[in-house]
Formats: sequence, C-alpha cells, structure tokens
Amino acid sequence: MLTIGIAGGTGSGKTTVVNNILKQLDSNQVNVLTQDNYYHYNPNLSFDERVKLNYDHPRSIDFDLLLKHVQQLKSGLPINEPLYSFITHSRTEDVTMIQPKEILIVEGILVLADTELRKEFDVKVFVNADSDERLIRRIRRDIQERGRDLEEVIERYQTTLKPMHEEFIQPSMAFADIIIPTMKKNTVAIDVLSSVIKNTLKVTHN
Ligand SMILES: Nc1ncnc2c1ncn2[C@@H]1O[C@H](COP(=O)(O)OP(=O)(O)O)[C@@H](O)[C@H]1O
Ligand SMILES: Nc1ccn([C@@H]2O[C@H](COP(=O)(O)O)[C@@H](O)[C@H]2O)c(=O)n1
Repeated sequence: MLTIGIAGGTGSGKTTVVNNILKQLDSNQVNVLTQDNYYHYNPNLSFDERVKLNYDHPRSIDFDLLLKHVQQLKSGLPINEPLYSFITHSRTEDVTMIQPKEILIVEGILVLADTELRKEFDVKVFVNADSDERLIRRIRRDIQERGRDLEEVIERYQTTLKPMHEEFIQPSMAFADIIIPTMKKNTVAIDVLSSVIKNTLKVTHN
C-alpha cells in the first residue's frame, strides 16, 4: 500500500488538493482518512466546555487511534473510521467501515507533526498558503459550512489557531517531500502528485 500524508494549516486547501487528486485516480484504489474525524471524544463535557477547547494542539487528536487505523489498513484489515461533527464539537455515533485499498491518503493539520504517524507515510506533502489568505478562507468556510459566526472564528484564530499553527503546524513543513503552494489554483502540483502516485502503482504492479 502507498501511504501519503497531506498536512497544512487550516484553509490551506488540503481537502481541495485531495479532491483534485481523487479526480485523477480510480476511486476503487484510494482511501482517505481525515484527521478531523479523530478529535478526542469528550462525552463528559458540556457543549459550552467543548466550544472552549483548543482544537489546534496535537493533544486534541486521538493519534493513538489514528495510528492504529493506519497500521491496520496497511496490514490488510478493515477499520471503522469515526465521524466528527463541527456543529456539536463532538464525535457522532456513526462510523464508516473502510476496507484496505492500494492507496491511503491521510490528511489533516497535524499529520506531519506527529512523529509516529509520520513514519507511516511513503510520501509527505505540505499544502502551503499565506496566513491572511487562510484566515479569509476559514472565515468564509466556518460561517457557510460549520455553523460559526465571525466573532467565534476571530476569537479562535487569535487564542489558539495562530499560536498552534506557528508552534506545531508550519514547522512540520520541514518534513515534507513535496510542498504545494495554493495561493492560486495549482493544477501543475496536482498533476505532479498524481503522476508520482500513478508511477509508484505501476512499479508495484510490474
Ligand atoms: N487554491 C485555492 N484558491 C482559492 N481558494 C481555495 C484554494 N484551495 C482551497 N480554496 C478554498 O478555501 C477553502 C478552504 O479549503 P479546504 O480545501 O477546505 O482547506 P483545508 O482542508 O486545508 O482546511 C474552501 O472554501 C476552498 O474552496
Ligand atoms: N470542534 C472543532 C474542531 C476543530 N476545529 C478547527 O478545525 C480546523 C482543522 O480543520 P481543517 O479542515 O480546517 O483542516 C482546526 O484549525 C480547528 O481549529 C473547530 O473549529 N472546531
């Protein structure tokens, strides 16, 4: 199995890059695990307490479970991926059963920041955009898709998101094999990454 880690700050365009890569590949060949689905389960906290958590610190992610699932898939076993809700700030009751496929993409802000998880990736990618551009994208997306208001996005940006980005996320770019700049639509980078994936699969099949 070819395992690819795709990191980058919030709003950098990770999901967009993954979706564009998927368009160039056979969907029967690829699984995508999203780090967002592995936020710790906090059933004992109230909604107001969950709102106040720092969701950009590595401690907020259940990396043990994410690592276990990556290793399980790599050893040919299916997993039940949890499903997270940004509206309730909580894991839902639902899971998605995932069968192993030839390619595994793991995407999320901190996937290159975790030492053990990083070791699992054959290709490490960092999606990079300026912080002002990312903030603008984040404001739009969180209001349109994640049920937030402007005040909440700005408060989170100043208190946790920006400092955590500087401490953990941006430095993890140093571990990347490929850096994709996404200040504009970047079809060349998508083509390059898709070719790397297709060529690696060809070599494995021969
Ligand atoms: N290269 C780009 N140029 C302009 N807008 C983009 C680009 N990449 C992503 N976006 C937009 O920015 C927002 C966040 O992108 P997304 O892929 O969800 O980022 P991430 O997964 O890194 O948080 C989305 O609304 C998306 O349409
Ligand atoms: N309940 C939560 C959990 C996480 N976030 C934010 O999501 C960002 C990561 O997701 P991306 O798709 O943008 O990579 C991260 O920056 C967290 O602040 C949240 O707002 N609420």
